[in-house]
Amino acid sequence: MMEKFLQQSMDTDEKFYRFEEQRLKIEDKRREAEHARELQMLQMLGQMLAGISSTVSQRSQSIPTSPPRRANHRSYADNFNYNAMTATLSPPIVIERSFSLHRTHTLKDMENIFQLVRNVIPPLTGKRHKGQDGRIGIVGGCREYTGAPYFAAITALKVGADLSHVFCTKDAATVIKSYSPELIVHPVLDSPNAIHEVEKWLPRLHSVVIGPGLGRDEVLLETAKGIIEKSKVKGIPIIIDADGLWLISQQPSLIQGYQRAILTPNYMEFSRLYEAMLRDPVDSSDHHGCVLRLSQAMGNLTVVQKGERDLISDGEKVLVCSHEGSSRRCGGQGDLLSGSLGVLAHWAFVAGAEKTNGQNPFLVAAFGACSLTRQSNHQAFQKFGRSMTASDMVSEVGTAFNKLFET
Ligand SMILES: NC(=O)C1=CN([C@@H]2O[C@H](COP(=O)(O)OP(=O)(O)OC[C@H]3O[C@@H](n4cnc5c(N)ncnc54)[C@H](O)[C@@H]3O)[C@@H](O)[C@H]2O)[C@@H](O)CC1
Ligand SMILES: Nc1ncnc2c1ncn2[C@@H]1O[C@H](COP(=O)(O)OP(=O)(O)OP(=O)(O)O)[C@@H](O)[C@H]1O
Repeated sequence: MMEKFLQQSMDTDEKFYRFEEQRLKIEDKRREAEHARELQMLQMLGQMLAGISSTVSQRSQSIPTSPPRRANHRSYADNFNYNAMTATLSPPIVIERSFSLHRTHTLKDMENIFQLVRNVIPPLTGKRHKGQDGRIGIVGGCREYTGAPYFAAITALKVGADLSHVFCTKDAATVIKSYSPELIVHPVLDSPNAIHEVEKWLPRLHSVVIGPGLGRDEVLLETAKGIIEKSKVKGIPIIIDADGLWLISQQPSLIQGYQRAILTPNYMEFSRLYEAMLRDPVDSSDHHGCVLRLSQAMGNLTVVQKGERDLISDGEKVLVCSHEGSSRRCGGQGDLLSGSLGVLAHWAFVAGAEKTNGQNPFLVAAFGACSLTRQSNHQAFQKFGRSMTASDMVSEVGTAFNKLFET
């Protein structure tokens, strides 16, 4: 009797999620069409203004021209082929953009790439309903680490996602909930059917961030592996950070060639991955070459090497973000980066190459997230100096975002 009841309730759930999935797809299509209409109107308005104002026309000349491309350059609008293994180890052409607020000669470049980030940010209008501007999933949080998934998830909300889900272990869930009533917390990662428990939410998510505070327990890593596989099948953008990168350095084929993935290694994580893939130590005299080679070896997915300067590569180009941060390196800063990237990657992916002037949308998203993290760090450091912590940075995300992208 009980079994029958449970089966019926599972069937009802299943039906509900199928229906929800269809509804969300229709909703997303409608939103894309609306977005395209808005863009068209903006372009028409821009053309009209350009016709009547010489100042505007001079400005429009500073919109970035498409950079030279390799012969095998892919169009990011229509050619994200995650099954394609595109790794080629031939010497690449490096197109570098280096941005620092302190060097006047780079101000134009910086403005150009910031403009591309602004282009992918959905405008705030009264017509949207909850969920349309981003439903982000964070997979991580265990007995030892509850702060990391919190920082990532709350940052996603502060950047502008509507809903932020955390999938963590039972131990971690109550703690994370107590930090913030805004987060939706699922205590499922250590349940016997954990992969299925997360999988049923995937149709509702626009992107997933795997790794903050996940830990290195074999069972949890195996669950993370299953979630990555299910997310790939659904074509969801995946950001892999922290212990998620530990997993990838053990099993690179898990994500290799999936070009909707972004890896965000810090210094140690980068060295581990590089050695696992290239069978060589990192060449400290050639950071650009290393990040390019790692991306290529991974099948041209986006790699963000965090550090004094963040190097962002898709195996064809390297963007450099040296936006001013601070000298304070408190734990949790990387979690702000991965959470904000979860949102920006989704926005950029939906906006497509049309809005990024032909650039890989994930490069643009990564540049946006790096700048935002560094700006939040800068602002928090101005206020708190050495006592600054990741929570202080979270409080700065809103004003940092406005300063960079909405002025
Ligand atoms: N409040 C929290 O809950 C936080 C949790 N975090 C989580 O903590 C977990 C572990 O991440 P970590 O980046 O700390 O990882 P590690 O434990 O690998 O590294 C910790 C630090 O130890 C040093 N280190 C690591 N390996 C070393 C080696 N072989 N030789 C010399 N030094 C070495 C490095 O300075 C590194 O930053 C992740 O799940 C991460 O998300 C962090 O995000 C920080 C904040
Ligand atoms: N030396 C530095 N100078 C300026 N900014 C830095 C420096 N090192 C890292 N950052 C910035 O700090 C952010 C987080 O990088 P970090 O290397 O601290 O990540 P992480 O170790 O993964 O963080 P977490 O503590 O969350 O695990 C990135 O946005 C990066 O730009």
